Amino acid sequence: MKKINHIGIAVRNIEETLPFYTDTLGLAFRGVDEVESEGVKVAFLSIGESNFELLEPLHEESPIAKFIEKRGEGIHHIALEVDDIHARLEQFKSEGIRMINDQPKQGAHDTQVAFLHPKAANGVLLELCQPKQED
Ligand SMILES: CC[C@@H](C(=O)O)C(=O)SCCNC(=O)CCNC(=O)[C@H](O)C(C)(C)COP(=O)(O)OP(=O)(O)OC[C@H]1O[C@@H](n2cnc3c(N)ncnc32)[C@H](O)[C@@H]1OP(=O)(O)O
Ligand SMILES: [Co+2]
Repeated sequence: MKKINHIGIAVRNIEETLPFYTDTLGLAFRGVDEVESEGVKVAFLSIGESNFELLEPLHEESPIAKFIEKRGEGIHHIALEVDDIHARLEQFKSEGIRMINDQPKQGAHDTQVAFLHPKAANGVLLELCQPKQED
């Protein structure tokens, strides 16, 4: 595991939330992306070598919409950056770790991601995240 790539925070509305993170906390805004397959719009704000990922639901079937409905806004997941997501998934499978995804899928900003089930990590939703390799 290399570092915490980002902490995902579920919010109802990114536009209304951003000024707190940019103006009040003074974090650098890195842009917005939409990941249709996850039903989310995301905004990245960097903090040191890591980021906050604000997640706004695009529709009611989005996991973020369900999360906010059940728990309200707040910390949704922690993303751990890895060098080789396939190797990590193989390792977890062989150890019988409960996964949500057994294959990587498209994440924000050209990353490959996969989720462990919260029951596997003491009630914390963990994302594995492999950034695009630089040439
Ligand atoms: C933008 C792309 C990508 C990136 O590049 O960074 C992302 O971050 S995408 C983020 C959005 N996508 C996901 O979250 C995908 C993975 N999530 C899921 O598959 C589901 O949300 C879930 C975690 C399996 C929950 O599914 P759901 O159908 O809502 O089931 P329950 O509500 O019944 O939950 C089961 C169980 O798990 C607990 N739970 C749910 N969400 C979380 C959470 N975020 N953190 C911790 N625990 C969580 C929930 O409380 C239930 O527990 P019990 O009540 O004890 O059974
Ligand atoms: Co994420």
